Amino acid sequence: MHYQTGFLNHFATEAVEGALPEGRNSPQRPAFGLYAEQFSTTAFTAPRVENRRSWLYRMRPTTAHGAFRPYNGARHLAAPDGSHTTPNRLRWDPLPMPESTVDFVDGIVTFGGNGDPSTSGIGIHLYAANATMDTRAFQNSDGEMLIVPQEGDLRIVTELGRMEISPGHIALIPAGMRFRVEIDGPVRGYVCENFGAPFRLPDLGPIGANGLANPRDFQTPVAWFEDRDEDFEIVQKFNGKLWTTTIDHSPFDVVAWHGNSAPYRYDLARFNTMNTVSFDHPDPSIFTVLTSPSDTPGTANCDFVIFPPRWMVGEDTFRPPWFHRNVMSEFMGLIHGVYDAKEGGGFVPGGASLHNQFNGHGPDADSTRKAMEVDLKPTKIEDTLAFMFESRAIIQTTDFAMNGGTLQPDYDACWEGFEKAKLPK
Ligand SMILES: O=C(O)Cc1cc(O)ccc1O
Ligand SMILES: [Fe+2]
Repeated sequence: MHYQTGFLNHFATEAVEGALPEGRNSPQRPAFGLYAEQFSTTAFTAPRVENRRSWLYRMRPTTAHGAFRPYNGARHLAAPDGSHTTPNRLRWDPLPMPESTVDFVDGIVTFGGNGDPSTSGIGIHLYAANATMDTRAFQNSDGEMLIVPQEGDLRIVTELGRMEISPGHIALIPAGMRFRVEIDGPVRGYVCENFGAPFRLPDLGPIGANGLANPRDFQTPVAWFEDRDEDFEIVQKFNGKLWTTTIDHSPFDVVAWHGNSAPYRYDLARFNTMNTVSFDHPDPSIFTVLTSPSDTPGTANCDFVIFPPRWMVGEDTFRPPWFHRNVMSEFMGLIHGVYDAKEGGGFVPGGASLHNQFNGHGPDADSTRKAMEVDLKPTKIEDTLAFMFESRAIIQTTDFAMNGGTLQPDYDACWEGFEKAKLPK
């Protein structure tokens, strides 16, 4: 598979020579009888630096379809209704792999979210699937989808081209874009669905012009299409619910495109991690890969943050994450290895945790004891990759999250047994 590089570049690509118009977007007769379609993921009048749109040249207009009807698959994809929201710290075991045949769409399980699809907020989902998609495509009209695989490779076919991702990579599918997920075996992972401002790279402030996720490491597919005249199901998520319709050809019939609203992938191993070289554990915002800002400066609708392998060198420092109460709500997942705040076990690859607004969390008793006793030589935290979806709004949980069978009953117990401080008499 081939890629174009750079974050939010204005790309131009054609799968057939001569398919991409030169010098204009909508010529009277595009080459070969293709149809021009503008795909807008920001308002026309969004400021230039925010503006995202692409021009697609396709074999048939997207408009050629009948009415969408309610879709009854994906039984655990849900919009949280607030009835299960809790201040309690929550932790989940991984989703079991499905026993029946389940593809990526039907394998999506919503754990939580906030806001609403027509303004801002996020949806938090896990997926577990074992079947590939062929004559089926998914369109999420509610938000862009940040896919974080934990187990198994995904080949993601989108209207703008194909990309492959393995655990340790992420992929981003713009809101409204059709895609299918091809797999060769069981897969599992996480999805952050973003209803707010599209994810972008964070400002670097005093860090300077380089560092964290560098723009050139983001990869966008080149144009790719298939010419298939057979029935394809389009499943659409719209206002929290799923809808379905059938068209008589493949939706992946875009022969050429140009623009800056496009899918991309990123290898998290490329993240240029910053940390202290003196003392103290810096705020985890230094590990932000992508951010969806809200209208309050510095207060994100969603930050996507990772905890990658890194050197720990802080002197006279409690090195793991400190104890914390946070106005922002924190949902975490683990791709592989051990997370340095949870050395006592229980936070396992494929599992998840939630620390909602202002509820105390931090290192478990085991990690705390070790971190206070350890000889502070430089050490490398290796073979680990955890991440966080951090949001300004309380994360509401779903019925599945609370009653679906993976919630651990005893998470609070990991913070038992701290010795009381002894004050001088
Ligand atoms: O483990 C967590 O919950 C996330 C987290 C990480 C960190 O480095 C500092 C604080 C914090 O809450
Ligand atoms: Fe925190």
